[in-house]
Amino acid sequence: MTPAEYDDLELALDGILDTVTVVAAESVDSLDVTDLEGTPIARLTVLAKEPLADGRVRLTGSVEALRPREDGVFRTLRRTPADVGGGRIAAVPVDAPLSSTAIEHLAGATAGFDRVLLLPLVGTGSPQGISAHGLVRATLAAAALLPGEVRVVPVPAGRTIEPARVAAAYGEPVHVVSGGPLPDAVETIVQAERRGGLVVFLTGLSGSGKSTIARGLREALLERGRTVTLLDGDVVRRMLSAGLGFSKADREANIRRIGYVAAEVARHGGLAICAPIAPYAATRAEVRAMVEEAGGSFALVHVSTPLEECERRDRKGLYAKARAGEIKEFTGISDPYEAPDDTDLAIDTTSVPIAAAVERVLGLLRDHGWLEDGEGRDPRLPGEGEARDQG
Ligand SMILES: Nc1ncnc2c1ncn2[C@@H]1O[C@H](COP(=O)(O)OS(=O)(=O)O)[C@@H](OP(=O)(O)O)[C@H]1O
Ligand SMILES: Nc1ncnc2c1ncn2[C@@H]1O[C@H](COP(=O)(O)OP(=O)(O)O)[C@@H](O)[C@H]1O
Repeated sequence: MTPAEYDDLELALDGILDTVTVVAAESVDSLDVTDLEGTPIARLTVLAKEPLADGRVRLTGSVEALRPREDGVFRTLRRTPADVGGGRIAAVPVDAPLSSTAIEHLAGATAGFDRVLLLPLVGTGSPQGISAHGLVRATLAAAALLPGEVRVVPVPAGRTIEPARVAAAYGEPVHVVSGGPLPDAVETIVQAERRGGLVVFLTGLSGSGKSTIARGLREALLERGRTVTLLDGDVVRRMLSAGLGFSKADREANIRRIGYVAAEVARHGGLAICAPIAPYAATRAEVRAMVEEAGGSFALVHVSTPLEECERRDRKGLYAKARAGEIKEFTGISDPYEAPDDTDLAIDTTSVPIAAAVERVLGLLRDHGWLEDGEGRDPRLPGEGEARDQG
């Protein structure tokens, strides 16, 4: 099941949706849905079937829970519509932190109701620009500023269902006005979220200068008292990706592993620098998605030094071997390199000295709010040196 199908399943189990639709390999009358670990969580009783062109079948049916669900964002706050009690309920779908204006408007619009439910929408693809947990925490902070009985009930609704439909299952829908500054308590939570991690991903041919720039960058950051995780080609291939070769599948596996680790670093607000060739655009896009899913920013740097220059350098003598046919599937010679068209920065080290290349990437870090404007090298250190020292 896709994450969005899981959302729908959760919504159906909570009674917000009547049916769930899944795509199955074959036509069946009943289907046990498992979680990611393979434990059955719900049974789908099929009510309608629709064969697809690729031989699979679209099954629509009702669901019943096979066991209590334990995971999910702020599970302890979750309530089904049947659990929220009687009376006149104002149900407010929330997909972004509530502003002072929105809170003021809600205070007026919900006067006269017995209870207000703020429903942070935390399904796949929602919210945007803040984590699901961040949205719930921001909504709890906003709830404290509203008069009357206010409850926060997260709902696993993503982009596939209308917010008003979710709200209607819980009570009388009340919409949120957008815009305006955030109250201090909400702003504090949003700001803490913005200090998300950053992944700087250098891609380019062998010998283009990725490792050299990555090492210079690490040094510059350490000198500024920052911490950094460097996922450089050699170390990665020895530690994370031992046993992998250079086929398309192996290169993809290598990049996914790097992306996974980098995303975990970003999840904790850290900085990861990656420096693999990463020849395939689709795999680079997967890494970007993994990092963003973990709440981090992703900066793609193309070290665009042309093949002729890389080959002229031939530091490890690999190009000569590749030309002689001694190394098969060598990037740029006998294997593809898909130049990126989604870069934040391109550096051709034929014409850009190492220190200047590092300085350009530091500029990118400033753009991402990772370094303060003018944040220079530790002034207590002796020997003002190269261009990169100047902020
Ligand atoms: N067939 C083939 N193609 C390209 N490169 C090869 C190959 N065989 C070995 N090497 C050496 O491995 C380094 C590239 O590894 P990466 O992990 O960065 O490659 S990839 O991103 O998985 O494509 C690369 O190192 P760098 O020069 O640091 O890029 C090469 O030295
Ligand atoms: N401006 C530059 N930036 C980076 N590397 C450069 C530059 N000028 C020359 N080089 C040399 O090019 C080679 C690049 O190798 P490396 O950094 O290992 O590349 P990659 O990691 O992309 O394979 C090194 O020998 C480095 O000294």
